[in-house]
Amino acid sequence: MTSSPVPPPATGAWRAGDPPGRRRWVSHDRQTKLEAGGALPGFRLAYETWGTLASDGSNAVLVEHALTGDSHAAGEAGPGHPTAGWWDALIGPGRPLDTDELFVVVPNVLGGCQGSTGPSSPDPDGRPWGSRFPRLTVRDQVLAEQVLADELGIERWAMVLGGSMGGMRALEWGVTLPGRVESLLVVAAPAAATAEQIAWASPQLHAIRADRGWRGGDYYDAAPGEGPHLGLGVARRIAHVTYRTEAELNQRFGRRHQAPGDQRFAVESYLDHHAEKLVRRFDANSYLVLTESMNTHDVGRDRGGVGAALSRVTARTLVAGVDSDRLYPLYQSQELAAGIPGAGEAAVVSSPYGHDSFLIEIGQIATLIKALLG
Ligand SMILES: CC(=O)SCCNC(=O)CCNC(=O)[C@H](O)C(C)(C)COP(=O)(O)OP(=O)(O)OC[C@H]1O[C@@H](n2cnc3c(N)ncnc32)[C@H](O)[C@@H]1OP(=O)(O)O
Ligand SMILES: N[C@@H](CCO)C(=O)O
Repeated sequence: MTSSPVPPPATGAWRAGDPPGRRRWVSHDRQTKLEAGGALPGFRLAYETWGTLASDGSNAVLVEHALTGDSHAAGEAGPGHPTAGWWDALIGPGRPLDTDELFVVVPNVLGGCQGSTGPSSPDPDGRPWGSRFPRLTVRDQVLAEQVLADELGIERWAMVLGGSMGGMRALEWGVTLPGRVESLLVVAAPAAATAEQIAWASPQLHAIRADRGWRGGDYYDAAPGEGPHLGLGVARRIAHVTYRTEAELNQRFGRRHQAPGDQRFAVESYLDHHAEKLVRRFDANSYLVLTESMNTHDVGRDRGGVGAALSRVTARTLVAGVDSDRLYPLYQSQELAAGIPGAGEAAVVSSPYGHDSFLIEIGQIATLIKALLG
């Protein structure tokens, strides 16, 4: 990571009267065994909140971010946040997640690089974890978020929701801790990663590890500009194509060159831009850890299969997929909906933009949230 645009979080737990969007963290100081066999000696989760927690804890909503998201889901651009929150139009007074009534909590995922414990965090000796950071699964990440819920005094979330990797965590909440989830919205996420999704991830993982700047994962003392930026940029370019659609790319960019004198195709320039932006704000090791946690995502593991796992969900559930999503195709959301008791048919987000529609088609996501809130 060349720089973190987000300032260090404030110490300690949320308190009534906190301003909205103040970044805080909760720490867990006990040895934490991980599903893949490793352990963390403890961890911390950064989070932001909007609204006020009801005295009985009944109005809390957990919003789960995607691969390169963070806890800043709402709020305008400002110091430490060059862009507005990634779901800003959905969270706030009078918005679908109405913070005059709801208490919205958004943690940074375990393994991430925006305040929560991840490979760039110090180990107990104060050195960055780097190559020694253990493998995480989506279940580990959800169990870490359970610590946050306990800390905040939230016994049962009124809603847990998310898209993409955030949808995987939302789903795992519904399966792992069904008694703690009243309603569930899973957008553009599968019950288990498929061979196709693992295949798309594979060259991304290789690109980072093949970068000499990656140095086996221990690059945090590298001189500025000498980290694994090339590899992370290539990974983002590959990923970004899967987040959009053939039709959109053709329509927007066609065969145009970027500019007179610039031999790049416009679409190459577009991917370069997204690569450069990610490299400035994201840690390559976190990208590896989180991508591998998505690869191992399978709600059915050690639970008798996907069907048996999904039958554990007791939340009022809505599943949605995007009709043009080539990464997590709609049929996977339909299968998911069919397996969850009472979920009915999957809702369809109709969009030319593909997987990223959970971030773009805000009007349609708003409709889903309102439908689930009743
Ligand atoms: C929950 C989470 O996932 S949080 C993380 C979400 N954020 C990200 O993933 C960051 C990356 N951004 C994105 O993936 C997308 O921008 C989205 C999904 C957030 C929004 O999608 P869109 O509004 O369709 O934006 P789009 O993909 O067209 O990108 C626009 C950017 O590309 C740039 N761009 C467009 N064409 C070109 C081109 N030919 N050459 C260079 N840059 C270009 C625009 O200038 C704009 O730059 P800016 O974002 O720095 O202002
Ligand atoms: N563009 C989103 C989509 C990933 O699912 C992200 O980077 O997090």
